[in-house]
Amino acid sequence: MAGSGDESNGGTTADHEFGDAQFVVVANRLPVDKEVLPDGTVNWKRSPGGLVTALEPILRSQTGAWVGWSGIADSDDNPDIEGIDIHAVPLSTQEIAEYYEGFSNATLWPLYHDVLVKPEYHREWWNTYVEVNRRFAEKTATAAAEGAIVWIQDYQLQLVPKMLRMLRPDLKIGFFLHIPFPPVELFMQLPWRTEIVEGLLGADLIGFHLPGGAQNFLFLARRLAGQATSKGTVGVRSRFGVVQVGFRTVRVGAFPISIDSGDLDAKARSKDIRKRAAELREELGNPKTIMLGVDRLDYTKGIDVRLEALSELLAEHRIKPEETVMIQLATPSRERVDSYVRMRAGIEQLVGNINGVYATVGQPVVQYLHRPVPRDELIAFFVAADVMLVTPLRDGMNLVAKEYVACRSDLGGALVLSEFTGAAAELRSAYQANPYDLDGVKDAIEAAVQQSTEDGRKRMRALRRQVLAHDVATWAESFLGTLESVTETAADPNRGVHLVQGGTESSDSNE
Ligand SMILES: O=P(O)(O)OC[C@H]1O[C@H](O[C@H]2O[C@H](CO)[C@@H](O)[C@H](O)[C@H]2O)[C@H](O)[C@@H](O)[C@@H]1O
Ligand SMILES: Cc1cn([C@@H]2O[C@H](COP(=O)(O)OP(=O)(O)O)[C@@H](O)[C@H]2O)c(=O)[nH]c1=O
Repeated sequence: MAGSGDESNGGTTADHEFGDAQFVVVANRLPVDKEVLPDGTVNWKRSPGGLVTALEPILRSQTGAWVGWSGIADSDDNPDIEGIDIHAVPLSTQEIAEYYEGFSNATLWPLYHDVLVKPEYHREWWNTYVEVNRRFAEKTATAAAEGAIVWIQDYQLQLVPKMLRMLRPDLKIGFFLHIPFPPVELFMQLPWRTEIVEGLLGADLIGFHLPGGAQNFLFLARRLAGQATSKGTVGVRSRFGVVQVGFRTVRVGAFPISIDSGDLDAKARSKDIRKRAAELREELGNPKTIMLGVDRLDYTKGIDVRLEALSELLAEHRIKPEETVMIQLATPSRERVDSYVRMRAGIEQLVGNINGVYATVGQPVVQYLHRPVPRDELIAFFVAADVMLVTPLRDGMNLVAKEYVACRSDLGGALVLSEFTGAAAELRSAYQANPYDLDGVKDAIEAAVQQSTEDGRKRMRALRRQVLAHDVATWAESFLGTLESVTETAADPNRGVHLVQGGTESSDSNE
């Protein structure tokens, strides 16, 4: 066992035990969630969200360790997962309330997503966030072998890079943020803004989905941490920014995440999935148009936007209720956070209103499932859907949009996509719309419903070219390749980058 002191499993540095994992992923969640059934039996099920979708195949292909939380209180069970050495970090009920539901999901999540709901700032939540981040850093320090690569994930763990570096200076540390990194004006609200920026600067490489996030961070590193940073624009998987932290050079880059597109493409072509897709269509009464939404039930996802658009299109007779079915699959998410409770009630009311006006007996217009849908069933839904509705008000990437495209080898279907997803930067041939412009969203949906076969095929071909060429392996290889190339030698290619001297926190100017 890592950190056990067993000679065959690692060893010790001067003041620290270390483990035997050469590659360690550190994420708030483990890839599986623990569930204790009423009869006491334990069940491990896939964790929600795109982070796990993306990282699970990477870790299976590399063999390494995964440090994370099991999703329930006070559990330090390490489930058996082939090819992945699990290191559970137990959290108490209070830590779940203050670190996960509180600071992570009622402070940072809304702050980083355009303040869609008001972030709450509580000192006790912050203190617990610091404490839990320390625990993750300590657990990682005991799992990682000497000189290992450690890849820390997401906003829940932004202090871990610095804490881990202090424990284990021998490690190569990468950090990736899966959600948007906000503009300076919003980030400056955070009472602990300097601590967060300094925490991230403990990494050797900091990755964002988009160049804009990387540039926001570079500006803040200069302003809040007073470090010298590069000035040029950051590219996609290229032209990395740098922050000079003493003798260390921290790289900052944009690495848009993706999916295992080849695997999904193959599954969607299989006979079983095609059969199931045809059955779904049949079960829905063979409507002319099946629309589909697939989301965690989160206020960032704009589920209300698409329902309101549908409602107005029906009222204006631009869409016929007898020809249309909309399926909304909504995985339960963060159900003890107030804003999520309120949002769920609002969505369910909208669904009820639409069906109240437009449904006939046995034929609802909107079919809403508030539960996770198994992977194969989801793929069948993607194959069956004529119009995929992805309308977030803000989203780091949105893997669902890419998954839909990967499943459409028949070149059928149409993707309606919010401009404010990370995916919009790559999926240019989608029907893109500004989710704050309801008329624009309605026009995009109507155009998608009415597209000609020829136009649809042309768009889908272009979308597929992008998604199949840039898969999750591209993402991981570009990030990890950059991290592995980090050397502090005179031959460092970034040595020549023009650096701008940092200011202080009290500086007023934006440049
Ligand atoms: O762990 P939860 O609180 O249940 O939330 C699930 C995950 O949601 C977020 O996903 C993000 O990552 C995706 C992959 O990069 C990206 O496509 C999406 O836009 C993001 O919202 C969150 O960032 C993860 O940490 C959570 O595990
Ligand atoms: C509703 C639903 C979704 N999934 C899978 O979850 C992820 C969602 O990833 P995305 O990047 O779009 O967004 P978040 O990370 O949640 O913010 C995607 O891989 C879906 O296929 C699922 O497996 N089952 C479900 O019911």
